[in-house]
Amino acid sequence: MTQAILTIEDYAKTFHLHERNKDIPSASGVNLSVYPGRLTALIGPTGAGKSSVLKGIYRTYLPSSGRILYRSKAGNVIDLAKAGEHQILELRKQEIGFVTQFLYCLPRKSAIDVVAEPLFARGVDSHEARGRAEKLLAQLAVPSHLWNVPPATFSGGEKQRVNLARGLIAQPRLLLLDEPTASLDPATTERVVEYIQSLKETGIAMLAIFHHPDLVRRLADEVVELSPPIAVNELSKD
Ligand SMILES: Nc1ncnc2c1ncn2[C@@H]1O[C@H](COP(=O)(O)OP(=O)(O)OP(=O)(O)O)[C@@H](O)[C@H]1O
Repeated sequence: MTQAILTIEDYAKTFHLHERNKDIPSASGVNLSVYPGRLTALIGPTGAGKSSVLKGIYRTYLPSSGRILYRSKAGNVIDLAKAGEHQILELRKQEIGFVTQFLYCLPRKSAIDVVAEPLFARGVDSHEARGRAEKLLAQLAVPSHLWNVPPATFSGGEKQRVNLARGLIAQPRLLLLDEPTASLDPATTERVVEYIQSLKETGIAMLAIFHHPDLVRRLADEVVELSPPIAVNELSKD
């Protein structure tokens, strides 16, 4: 098999609630690999720490321990758990994409510009960027009368498709997907499944959270199951 683009070794994240002097473990003992052109599915019960793993990789959360080894386009191995902020921001701009569960965007920005944003950030010409955004919105079945409207008033499924389009447009080397088909109807889910399959053919490495076993069966090349972490306070009760 080809070399992994991402290898996580013994990742853990614990939140410390200062006001209550309490530790909340959100993930622990996580080991996994993600390969170019393949999809690793992250599964497990609610609260097992699946989103916390993706957020640790994207560095929304600073990991508490473990290594997150990312092989960059330039061929360097970078420990994302330790990399500096500037390097992380550069990797987000150029190489690592994250489709979160919810769409966060400025209130007055049109759907096209929200989707084209990652291309603007990479310096792509605005006409070309908007053209690519339109193509992707059409592919994901977002009705064209919505393209120039800010997504704030869109339905949950429409917002999610805009979010997906934004995450996919720059074709990152590593794509993190947090339940990409939640709140989509069956026909749109099918389009997204086909799109993810086509992304594999372009060599993108994906780490995705899915709740539906059928999606795992259809899309995953590797499956990693997480169990809820046990709080140290709980252990010390025995
Ligand atoms: N910012 C935070 N502060 C405190 N606790 C957090 C924070 N983020 C996550 N947690 C806790 O970490 C645990 C794991 O949460 P996480 O969202 O990663 O689980 P998940 O497996 O993705 O769950 P789900 O399938 O329900 O989305 C939960 O108990 C959650 O309350």
